[in-house]
Amino acid sequence: MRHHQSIDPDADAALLDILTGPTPQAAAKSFARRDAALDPLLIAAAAASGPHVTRNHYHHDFFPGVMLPKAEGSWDWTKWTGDSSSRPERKRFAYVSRQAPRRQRLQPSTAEEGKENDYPRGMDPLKPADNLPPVPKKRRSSLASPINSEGRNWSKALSSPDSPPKPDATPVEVKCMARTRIPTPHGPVFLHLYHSNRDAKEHLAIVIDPAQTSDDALAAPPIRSRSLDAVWSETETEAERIIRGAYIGRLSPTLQRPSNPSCHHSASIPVMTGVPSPLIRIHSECFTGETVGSMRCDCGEQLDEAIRQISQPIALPATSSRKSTAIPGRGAIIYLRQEGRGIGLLSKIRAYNLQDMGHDTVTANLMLGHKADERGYEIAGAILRDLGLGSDHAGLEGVRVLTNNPDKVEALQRENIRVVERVPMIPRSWQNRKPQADAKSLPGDPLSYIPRKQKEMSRASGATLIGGGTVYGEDLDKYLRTKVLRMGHMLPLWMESPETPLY
Ligand SMILES: Nc1nc2c(ncn2[C@@H]2O[C@H](COP(=O)(O)OP(=O)(O)OP(=O)(O)O)[C@@H](O)[C@H]2O)c(=O)[nH]1
Repeated sequence: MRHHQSIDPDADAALLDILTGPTPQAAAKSFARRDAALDPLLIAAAAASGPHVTRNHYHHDFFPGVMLPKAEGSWDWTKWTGDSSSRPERKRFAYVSRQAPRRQRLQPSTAEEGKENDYPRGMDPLKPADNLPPVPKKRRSSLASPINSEGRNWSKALSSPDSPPKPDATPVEVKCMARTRIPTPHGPVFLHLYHSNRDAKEHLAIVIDPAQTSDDALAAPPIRSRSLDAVWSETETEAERIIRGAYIGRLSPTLQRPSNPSCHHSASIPVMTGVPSPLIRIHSECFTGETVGSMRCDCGEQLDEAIRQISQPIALPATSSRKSTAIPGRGAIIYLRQEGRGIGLLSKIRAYNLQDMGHDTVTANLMLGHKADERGYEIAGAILRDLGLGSDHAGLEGVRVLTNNPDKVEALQRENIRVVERVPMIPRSWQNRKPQADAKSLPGDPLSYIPRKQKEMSRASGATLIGGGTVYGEDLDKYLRTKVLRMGHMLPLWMESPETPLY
């Protein structure tokens, strides 16, 4: 702005308010007299700005003024001839945010949503700049008092009340978007990537069924995804199907056989006598345990152990029509993206700090306003059904589940997945210890599942966690004990020191 001697800055400001303020008529009445000319360029610029544009922003342009095509709201001022009668009604430019209101962004709408690394369906994953956790849920468990020895109420300090998550009535649907072969130290697996209508995460199924890649007769129907083998559109080409993983056998530069919706999971492949139900595991994501190699938990080891156990050849006893034989291992790991027992990585990291301050994993969750466990298994149920596992389909009799966690077995049964057996997972670091004198014998947990021989327990370490050996650490031991003592995991407790090896 050019200033002349006689200019009254307050009068200039008043004029600009009239030009750019929300109620020009009302303001005009109180317009003070001014004695100097305003810069015409300034007047033009101010007049071209919207009513919500203040004098501090007069030369800016705001969405949708110039950022959108004219059809969507901008008006081409370059075409204005100066004849105000031909001028169209002025578009009211407003500050328009592409984000949903903050209140809505922070509102968890289902049990699956509302974690800080998740976002509601149909909404951009825009996060508040401070990356605050979602409003914590009300504590519903009476497992622990969140008041520490200094009488400090952490629950109050770290959380605020909120209404409980609403259950989502929509049936869960999943679709396998792609599948590929991954060679592992335990043998080949097929990695399946799933999308669901429940959340925006990429859940996975690690299918172990190497018989599919050989030309030998199958002892049982292959474990294949119905949604992957389905035809997705009339125009889908064979190449597109093969690239997304809808093929049979193993791909090679010279061999590519596309699958079709019916060819590979029909009742036409009978189950050979004596083939046990597929062995499965429902595993929840643990970035720290699986990627960083954290020894605060047993998650990395469990993932490795599950792949190893499912990959073991299955011995079939002799029958009147055949000699004893062995078939390749078969089963699947459903890998759910529910980090930190569903509270998300950010909260888990905070929980670890509370754990370093002396609290156990359950109390730390409660102190942060979370439940001890916030996971759901509806998506796992839907993925198992998509893979034809756990139903009486094709003569298969349910699944055997690798877990110590009773909640998982119950959740699968609620999903109408037929669980015929729970197979315990003994932590490797506990396998060569003596059971504690007061360890309760757990009905239905024959220890015959524990590898009997020392050499089976200490394999050579692999380059990564998968294929790695046994690790032991104080934090890990504490975590394992808490799982048994506070979360009801079905494991016998073991002595502190590895005195007499069991095996
Ligand atoms: N909040 C929290 N989560 C943890 C902690 N340690 C591990 N986890 C999470 O616990 C979950 C472990 O889940 P799973 O591997 O499915 O196993 P599980 O529920 O322990 O039951 P099992 O089937 O018997 O192994 C993962 O999501 C880990 O990220 C912890 O200290 N705090």
